[in-house]
Amino acid sequence: ISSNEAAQSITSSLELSIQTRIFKIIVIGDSNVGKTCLTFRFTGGSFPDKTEATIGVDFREKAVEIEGETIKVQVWDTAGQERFRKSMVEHYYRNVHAVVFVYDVTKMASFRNLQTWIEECNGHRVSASVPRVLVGNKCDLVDQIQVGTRAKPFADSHNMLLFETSAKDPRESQNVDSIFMSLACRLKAQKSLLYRDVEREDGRVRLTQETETKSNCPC
Ligand SMILES: Nc1nc2c(ncn2[C@@H]2O[C@H](COP(=O)(O)OP(=O)(O)OP(=O)(O)O)[C@@H](O)[C@H]2O)c(=O)[nH]1
Ligand SMILES: [Mg+2]
Repeated sequence: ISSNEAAQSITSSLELSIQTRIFKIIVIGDSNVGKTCLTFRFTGGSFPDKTEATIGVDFREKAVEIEGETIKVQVWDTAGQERFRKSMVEHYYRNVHAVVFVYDVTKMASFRNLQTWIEECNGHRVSASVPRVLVGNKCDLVDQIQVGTRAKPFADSHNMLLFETSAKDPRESQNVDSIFMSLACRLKAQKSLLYRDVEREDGRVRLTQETETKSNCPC
């Protein structure tokens, strides 16, 4: 093939790799609230039989399609236990695109501790434009619920959407998906912002910013 053709093929593969955007979403909250189960439900489609406390971080990825664009949602399932997370905290927050805070609806302490998790997040210079959502997990344990109506005003006051759900109950799986899909939709809408990030990482890459007509996000 001619050098021109070679150059063209390099250009198109470069464009492809840029166009497959990766959204980094971190999942934060006390140990045992179900962060691993929620991320597994979204990326693997089922509830794990058995989990162990996460050490450091587990990455799980899922490719999703939004309005014809394939996006890789990279979920960082973080450790809730201090001793398993302390060396990793800087990595969690670096270049994060969205944050999911999780508490256990049957455990008041996990709800109260949200304040500390939010402060940790703010302390790592996570910009206000990074979307954050709140998830109350284990709603299947209906007779053990401790955190009830107070979750909504808390979420509102922090400008977060609230999802009350269960990683365990298969009837809730769509609701679990919608946590991550709603974030992916919001991030997709911040297109220019993410393309600028790509440009910064590699000075040679120049992307013309699409002036798309305002799209109808399905979420
Ligand atoms: N009933 C019920 N149990 C759940 C649910 N989600 C998680 N669990 C259970 O809660 C326990 C902890 O779940 P994990 O997902 O490992 O918790 P984690 O937040 O990842 O904990 P760390 O990794 O230590 O931070 C496990 O025994 C799960 O089976 C749920 O929706 N309902
Ligand atoms: Mg875990």
